[in-house]
Amino acid sequence: MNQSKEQRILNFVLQNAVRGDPCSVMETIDKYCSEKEWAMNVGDVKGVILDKTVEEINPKVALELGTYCGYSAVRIARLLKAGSRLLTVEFNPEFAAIAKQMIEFAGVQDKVKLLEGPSEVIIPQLKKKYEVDTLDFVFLDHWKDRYAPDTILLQECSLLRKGSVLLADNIIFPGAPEFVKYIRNNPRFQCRTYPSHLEYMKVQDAMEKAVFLG
Ligand SMILES: Nc1ncnc2c1ncn2CCCCCNC(=O)c1cc(-c2ccc(F)cc2)cc(O)c1O
Ligand SMILES: [Mg+2]
Repeated sequence: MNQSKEQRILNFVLQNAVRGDPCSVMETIDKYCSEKEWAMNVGDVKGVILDKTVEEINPKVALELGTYCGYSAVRIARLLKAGSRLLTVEFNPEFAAIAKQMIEFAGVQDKVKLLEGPSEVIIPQLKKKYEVDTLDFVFLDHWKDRYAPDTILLQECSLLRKGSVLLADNIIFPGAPEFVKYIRNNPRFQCRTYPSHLEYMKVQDAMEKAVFLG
C-alpha cells in the first residue's frame, strides 16, 4: 500500500532531522514541504508570527485546534517554559499517529498532550477530563468553518479569561470569512491582523490575533 504524503514527511524527518532538537525537526519539515511536496503546516514565514505571539504571552496552558503532522505543536512546545503544557486536537487518526511520532522525535512530548477527536467534542471536555481552568493561548488551524463556532464554544465553556489570546491561521487563504466577521465586530475581542503568505507559496495569507477582553 503506497505511503501517504504525511508518512513521507515523517520518514524524511526521522532520516534527516536531529532527534530531540525541535528546530531541526521544523527546518526539516519546511525543507521537505518547500522542495518536494507542499503540505499545510503553518510554515516558516507565518511560524515567526506564531513564535512572537507565544513568546509574548508565555502561556501556561495552550490549546491548538488542528495538529496535522505536529509541526506547529513542536513550534509552540519548544517555546513553553517548564510546567507549561500544550493540548493539541486532531480529528484525523492517521494525522494524529504521524503527529505523535513527530512530537516524540522532537523531544517535546512531556509538554504536549495530543487529543484525538473533533474540536466540538473535545472542547467541552477540557475542564473536567483534561483539568483545564482557563486557556492562555489558542491556535486555530483546523477546519476554517469551525473557527467561529469553536470560539463561541470556548466562551460557553468558560475556557477564556480576560487576556486570553486567540491566533487564527489562514484568514485570507483558504479564508475564514465567518470567523473574521464574528471576531472583528465583537466588542469582547480586541483584534489585529498580521498579513503574511501562505506556507511555502507566494500567495497572500494572514493571521488574526484576538485578545478576549472578558
Ligand atoms: N479537532 C478537529 N476538529 C475539526 N476539524 C479538525 C480537527 N482536527 C483537524 N481537523 C480537520 C482540519 C483539516 C486541516 C485544516 N487546515 C486546512 O484546511 C488548511 C488548508 C490550507 C490550504 C491552502 C491552500 C490550498 F490550496 C489547500 C489547502 C492551508 C492551511 O494552512 C490549512 O490549515
Ligand atoms: Mg493553516
